[in-house]
Amino acid sequence: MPKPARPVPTPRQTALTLLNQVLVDGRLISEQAAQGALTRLDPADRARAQRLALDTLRGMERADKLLARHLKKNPPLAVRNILRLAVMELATGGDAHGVVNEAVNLTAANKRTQTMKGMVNAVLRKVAETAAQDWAKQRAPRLPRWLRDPLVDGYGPEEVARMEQAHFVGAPLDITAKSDPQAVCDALGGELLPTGTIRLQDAGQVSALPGFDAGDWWVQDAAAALPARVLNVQPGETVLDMCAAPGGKTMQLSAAGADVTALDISENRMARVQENLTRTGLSARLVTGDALDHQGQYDAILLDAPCSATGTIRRHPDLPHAKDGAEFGALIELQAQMLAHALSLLKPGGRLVYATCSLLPDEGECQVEDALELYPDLQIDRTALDMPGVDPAWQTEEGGLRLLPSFWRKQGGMDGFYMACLRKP
Ligand SMILES: C[S@@+](CC[C@H](N)C(=O)[O-])C[C@H]1O[C@@H](n2cnc3c(N)ncnc32)[C@H](O)[C@@H]1O
Repeated sequence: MPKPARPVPTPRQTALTLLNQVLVDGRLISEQAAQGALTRLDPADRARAQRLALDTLRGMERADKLLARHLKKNPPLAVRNILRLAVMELATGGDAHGVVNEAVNLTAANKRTQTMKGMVNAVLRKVAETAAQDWAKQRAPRLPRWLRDPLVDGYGPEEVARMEQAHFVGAPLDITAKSDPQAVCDALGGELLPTGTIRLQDAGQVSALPGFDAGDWWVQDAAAALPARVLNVQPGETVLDMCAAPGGKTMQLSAAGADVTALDISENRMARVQENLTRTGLSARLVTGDALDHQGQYDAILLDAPCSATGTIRRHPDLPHAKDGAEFGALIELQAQMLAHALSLLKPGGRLVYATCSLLPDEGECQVEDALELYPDLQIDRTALDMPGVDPAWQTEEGGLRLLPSFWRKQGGMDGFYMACLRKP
């Protein structure tokens, strides 16, 4: 007899698996998704599972505070995660009966946790009575100490609290148009931001939006769209996009008419660059390999270096829970090596934009300060940062641009980013 097919997991079961892997194994949700964690679900359930896991991680500190009032002792992590997911749902408008039932079923489904289903039921019923009010009274969840401490050193406690508020609120959907931002904005019914990005507050399924199939635009955070604008490439210029995948900035450079070489070390991620170029009808020469081995001479280089990605926590609230900062030292070293190599690939008179989606000055301001000290002929180009919508107050002492998630609060924030334009004499 053939084995009966395994039932497809529900979005809540899947969300729980995602949560457990983030909190036990330190695996990011994007990594889990890339390795097939969501493939058995249909697109709507996939989106719901991810949303449930991300919202639980965003509000975990609040959920733990609400639970602490009713728990005599801390249950094992697997049960705590069932409770956290349910508390988040109860506090944010979930149907109490359905949420509690499903949490009890999830607890009962596992031999190791089934004896705790009575406790889960009792605790959640108590939490449900005042969940929404209790939730709303809590502060925005704090970043873990390993990340909070260096940010407080760099920006002060008030700015960090504003960043934490922005992380808790999450992010809208930002879009870059291939050619005519106003036309794309009108077609999508969004808001055209002063830097040219189109912002949608409640987007739904991205691939179903007008102009997606036609390749008129791509998803790209407003801050992430700025490094390519700072580089300001001209038609026909030879440009190296040195860490290109998944290709948001490659598409900007190609749409501006440059002769683009897009390089990335990851074959899988490079496939995404190709997919994106095909959909948008744009072109670039694709090279899969280590940036440190690449040779050539270019008019302009964009180095969007691998980094801690701490500027993207609004969209990836799993990051502070999955990471502990241990690998950041190696990343900082790699960034310095890449910057040195990139400078050697620049023609005389050429320019380079160094960028990272990091909040940590060590990955931004300090890298550029070090480069300016190491190569005294190198010039920093502050005028490259004069762009519509970019506040001159965001410029840094050494001549770069520092963007934080707490900026543009009323419009819905932006990712944390750093960028600077360097010129070779
Ligand atoms: C911040 S992401 C780039 C995002 C991309 N610029 C965009 O806008 O879509 C950093 C990229 O660096 C790549 N990378 C990491 N180490 C590398 C290396 N030694 N050589 C080339 N690429 C590398 C990663 O695979 C990753 O795709």
